[in-house]
Amino acid sequence: MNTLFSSDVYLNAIETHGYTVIQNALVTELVNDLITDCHRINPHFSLAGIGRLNDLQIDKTIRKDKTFWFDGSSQAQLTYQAIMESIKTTLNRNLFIGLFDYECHYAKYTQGDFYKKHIDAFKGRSNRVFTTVLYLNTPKQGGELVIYKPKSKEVEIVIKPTAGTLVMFESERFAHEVLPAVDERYSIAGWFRKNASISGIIDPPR
Ligand SMILES: O=C(O)CCC(=O)C(=O)O
Ligand SMILES: [Fe+2]
Repeated sequence: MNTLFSSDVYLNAIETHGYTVIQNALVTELVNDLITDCHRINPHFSLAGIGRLNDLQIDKTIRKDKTFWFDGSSQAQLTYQAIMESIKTTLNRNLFIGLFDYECHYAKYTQGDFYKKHIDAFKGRSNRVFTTVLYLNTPKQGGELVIYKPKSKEVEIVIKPTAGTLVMFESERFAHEVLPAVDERYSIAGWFRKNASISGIIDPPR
């Protein structure tokens, strides 16, 4: 097994609070393989956009991280995706929601990079149901994830990124932001999605 947590823990937290923070979610070896993979594809990281497909814009005042969408080119990526598939099945069985796929990318924040307060579910195409963030390293300073209370300016929780910590929250409910990084910060941000097919065309990933 590559995971170190039981589904009861996160199901309960998600049902009660809409989010969960699981420390040491994955075995260290897999976290190490994922960070090695990040270093392998390092030259291919690119400035992240906002919005989907044709709406995609790059706005450095909103976010400055660099991303790389999973392309299945390493065993570590495949293993991570398989773990997320099994979490998806568990969420569907227990919360009776029809999640149909999972998309994710590596993200790299270097000194000064941030992601201002935002909501992950896209306007008019709000098919992202759950956001997941797995941290791959433990920056000494900076890059905290701030999650706000639903429909409020009050902070719900501040999460200090630590290698192996997995955060999951309801995408439409929680605005959140990444405070400016001081040390380099690596993570995998991902989304469980519902099918938002419009006139018979299945909404493509990304
Ligand atoms: O890295 C994080 O802590 C959150 C990233 C995020 O909000 C996003 O990529 O949408
Ligand atoms: Fe986000």
